[in-house]
Amino acid sequence: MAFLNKEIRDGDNQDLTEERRTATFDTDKMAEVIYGSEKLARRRREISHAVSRIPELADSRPLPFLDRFEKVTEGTRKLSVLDRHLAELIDVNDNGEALHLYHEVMGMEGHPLALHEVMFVPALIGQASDEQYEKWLGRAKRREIIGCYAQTELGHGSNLRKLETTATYTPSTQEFILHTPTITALKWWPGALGKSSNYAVVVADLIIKDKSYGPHPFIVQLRDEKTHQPLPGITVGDIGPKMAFNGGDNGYLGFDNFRIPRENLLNRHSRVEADGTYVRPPHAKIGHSAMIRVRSHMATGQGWLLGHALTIAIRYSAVRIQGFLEDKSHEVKVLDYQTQQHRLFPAIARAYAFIFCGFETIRLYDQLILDMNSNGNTSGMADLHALTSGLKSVVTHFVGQGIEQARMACGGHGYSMASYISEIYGVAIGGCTYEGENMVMLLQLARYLVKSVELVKSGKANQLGPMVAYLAVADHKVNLATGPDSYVKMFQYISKRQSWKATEKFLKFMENGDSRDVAWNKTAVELTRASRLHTRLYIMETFIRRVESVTDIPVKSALTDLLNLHLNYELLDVASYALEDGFMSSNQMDFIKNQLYSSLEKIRPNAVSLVDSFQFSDMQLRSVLGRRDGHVYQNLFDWAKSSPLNKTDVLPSVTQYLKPMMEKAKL
Ligand SMILES: CCCCCCCCCCCCCCCCCCCC(=O)SCCNC(=O)CCNC(=O)[C@H](O)C(C)(C)COP(=O)(O)OP(=O)(O)OC[C@H]1O[C@@H](n2cnc3c(N)ncnc32)[C@H](O)[C@@H]1OP(=O)(O)O
Ligand SMILES: Cc1cc2nc3c(=O)[nH]c(=O)nc-3n(C[C@H](O)[C@H](O)[C@H](O)COP(=O)(O)OP(=O)(O)OC[C@H]3O[C@@H](n4cnc5c(N)ncnc54)[C@H](O)[C@@H]3O)c2cc1C
Repeated sequence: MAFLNKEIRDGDNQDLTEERRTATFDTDKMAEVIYGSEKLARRRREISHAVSRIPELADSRPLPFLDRFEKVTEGTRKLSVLDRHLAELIDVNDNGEALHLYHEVMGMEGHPLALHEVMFVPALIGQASDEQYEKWLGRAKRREIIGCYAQTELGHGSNLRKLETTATYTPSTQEFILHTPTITALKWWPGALGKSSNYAVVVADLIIKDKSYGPHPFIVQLRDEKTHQPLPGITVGDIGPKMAFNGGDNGYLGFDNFRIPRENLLNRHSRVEADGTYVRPPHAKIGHSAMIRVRSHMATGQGWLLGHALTIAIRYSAVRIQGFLEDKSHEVKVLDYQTQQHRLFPAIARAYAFIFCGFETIRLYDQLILDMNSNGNTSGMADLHALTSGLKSVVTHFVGQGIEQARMACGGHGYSMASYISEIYGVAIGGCTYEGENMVMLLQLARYLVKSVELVKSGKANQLGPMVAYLAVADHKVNLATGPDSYVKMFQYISKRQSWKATEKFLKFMENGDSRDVAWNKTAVELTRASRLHTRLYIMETFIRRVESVTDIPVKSALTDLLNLHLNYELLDVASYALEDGFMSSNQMDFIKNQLYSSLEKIRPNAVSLVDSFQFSDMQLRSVLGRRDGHVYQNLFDWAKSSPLNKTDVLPSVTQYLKPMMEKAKL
């Protein structure tokens, strides 16, 4: 008999198989929606299968047992094996295939090429002139050189205008002199900088004839191409262990009057002529395009991280039997508890929603780069900056929360590194900080919202972009029973009210004599609330649009259940805003709650299949609890036995310290 869930195999844990038999949709078809195409979904499966047949690509030991030095070595080893097999495993020009292959083999703990692919090459693509492309891009793509993106400093990360590294132009030699004037000017944090990269895109304050022109990107050689030794004038090293990414070498970097040629300013958009004349870019923030790129990709990446944790937690919850419901002779799967479902199912909905939003922002980013490179058109930048600033903040925050709930949903075993959930958590919450600290980025979106409200107030609502058009729409009461549109209207009302209230408060402070900056700071919490609501509205609308466009009926139906759960959960979560002015009644709240509980029941039979549809292989999950076959207990025992502490029955530390202490107590 053919089952709709394609993960069923002989010999699997029976409880998990039972779950898979109840699937109402084809998990391969759901994977097509998750990955955007039939081809990519299929190629992912084929690539995972091909990788599983190359033993050298497997982790040599479970990663949690490795120390930092071993992790870095192991990552680099696998990278070199992967390099040999690349062309046979994937179409190297297909980003989706490459991304999957790297996630599968390299995992998420970092490796020497992570920033090369994620920021260095994209920075060249976005910022290098045609001549610079010719000189650097081919070499970078062939990986003759390995690069990173060195912007953040010990003293400044958020406020780029105050970066202290200087790049002073000297017309007589046509060179820039890179210099680190203080300890706080040291570059600090860039991934793969410490030990792996021999080149970097360095962001430094451009100075010409004693005048500062602000942060600009330069391509800089850091190490000798043969010996890999740092070049004279360069101080570079690793910044030490972190919450996660410990297979990666985030680094520090200092310059001692280090000279680079004039051609090394990435000059597609702005340049310095031989005599020191500065030619401005078409948009002041165009040098930030590598950051906008990562932010545009973060929602899908984070959605998949949440998907990892949920695959582990949901599968485990179907295998973990504990406690009773009606029948006191049989314990039940913990997945049957309403609290467990409420903990996990809304997060499944969010994971799907975030992935769909990410597809949209990636498309918008690609369009922006096309426009900028073909005709210098930067008109989409402000909108995309506002959108991705809000999205990265809201998504990373909820993903962190969702992963932590997944860990707790696994009880004690969730706390073991065998679950791997704490590693996923560490990686995911890095996203709350990198690419713009979340509060700082919410405030960037708030600038856009405030400006939009000001446009409406001054009678220029017709100038609003489509994403904020609702800020000008008249309020109306909504009957919640009429489907997704009514939820959107309700959310629009709440979001609009908050944006207006925050703007009015901000303007009032200024009317009363506060400067713009002080008034802004006094309103900042309210402003971030407006940004979050606006972003959650965007996520909701994108989710609705995506589900509407699905053609496979069983898949659409399962997604509609998830969407309904999401709509009710979201509205309940922000209900206090709607209760504040009586917009929503307590009867309506009860209605929404009941809808939510009935969504949990509807989703229950598909829960395992919804996470199976992410089609993460066991290699990719690296989790004993999340194993596809559900054989958790024997494998947990084997995993524990493989702990280095269990190599001997009596540890030297016991002989050396503990025994003498115990012996002494006996005397
Ligand atoms: C083939 C093989 C494939 C292999 C794949 C391998 C996969 C491996 C996977 C490994 C995964 C690893 C993932 C880890 C990745 C980690 C990467 C992390 C990298 C970094 O963190 S890089 C550093 C990031 N740093 C930041 O984000 C800094 C944050 N700060 C800023 O962005 C700015 O300073 C800030 C806060 C925006 C303020 O800028 P400022 O210049 O001060 O501007 P103002 O506030 O004054 O605003 C002025 C005006 O400008 C507008 N603005 C600002 N920024 C932008 C922008 N980017 N675009 C458009 N407009 C912008 C702003 O809105 C204001 O507009 P107004 O109209 O309001 O005046
Ligand atoms: C895993 C990881 C990888 C990274 N990789 C790279 C990389 O490859 N290259 C690179 O260049 N950098 C990298 N970074 C650095 C990262 O981009 C910065 O740490 C980040 O931009 C935050 O800046 P900050 O550290 O200066 O935080 P701070 O700005 O010092 O934040 C501290 C606190 O101050 C608050 N705050 C700051 N400014 C304001 C404001 N204007 N209004 C209100 N509150 C404010 C923040 O909200 C936060 O609560 C990485 C960081 C991490 C964690």
